[in-house]
Amino acid sequence: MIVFDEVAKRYAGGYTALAGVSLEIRHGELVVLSGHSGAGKSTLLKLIPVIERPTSGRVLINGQDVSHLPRAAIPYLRRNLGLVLQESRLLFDRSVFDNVMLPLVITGHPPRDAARRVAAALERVGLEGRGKEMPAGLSGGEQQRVAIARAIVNRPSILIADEPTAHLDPAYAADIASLFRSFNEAGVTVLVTTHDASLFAASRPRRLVLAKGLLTEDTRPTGRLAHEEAA
Ligand SMILES: Nc1ncnc2c1ncn2[C@@H]1O[C@H](COP(=O)(O)OP(=O)(O)OP(=O)(O)O)[C@@H](O)[C@H]1O
Repeated sequence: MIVFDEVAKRYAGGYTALAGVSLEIRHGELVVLSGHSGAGKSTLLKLIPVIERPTSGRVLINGQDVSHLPRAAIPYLRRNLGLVLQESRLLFDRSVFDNVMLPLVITGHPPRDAARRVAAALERVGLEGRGKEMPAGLSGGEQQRVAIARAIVNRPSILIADEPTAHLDPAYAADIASLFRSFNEAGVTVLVTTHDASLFAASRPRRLVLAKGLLTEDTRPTGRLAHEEAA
């Protein structure tokens, strides 16, 4: 479970990206977060792996308050998170295989089992047998699949993706959206931002909308508002 408790985030320079967000995401939910450019979507995502920290309020992940998590504990938290963020670009001087292997190298995974996991992750995203290729030779959609394979290779229980369908042709974007749906159906909690929520509509996600740092909409697949269901 991910909990945002009255979370505000003000960046140096005084810009308020999040103005007080309270939210609970249950295990196994598929959540699509939308909102205009600058609404605070990326900021909200970055608070979960502690890339950013809230100015006030708390973020809890499976009961642990990560808002003040010591730096040394952050890698342990991230082992359980799959991240496809704007910053998490592929290494273009490394093969597809090596890109996906990276998180396992960082966590010191035994090499033999790591290789097996990389192969499984590539198969999971439809890139089986493509490990030896270099990212530059792949299409944008395929590169995004490599980034997703890298995010899931540690078998995280939570997958977080920032605009994973941006800059993709509609057909590729739809493929990526259905890939997230399949992870969710396998039990992974998925939180994804998009400018085009209709891409994920077939997955009947919970829909959140941010506007100027405030949550303005929270609709569960039933069509009911989250606070109505909780009541
Ligand atoms: N590191 C930073 N330092 C200062 N201001 C920042 C920083 N990161 C984001 N901001 C500002 O905070 C606001 C929210 O940014 P954020 O990236 O969270 O929005 P967003 O909804 O993800 O936008 P987009 O859809 O364009 O990616 C923006 O005005 C942005 O300029």
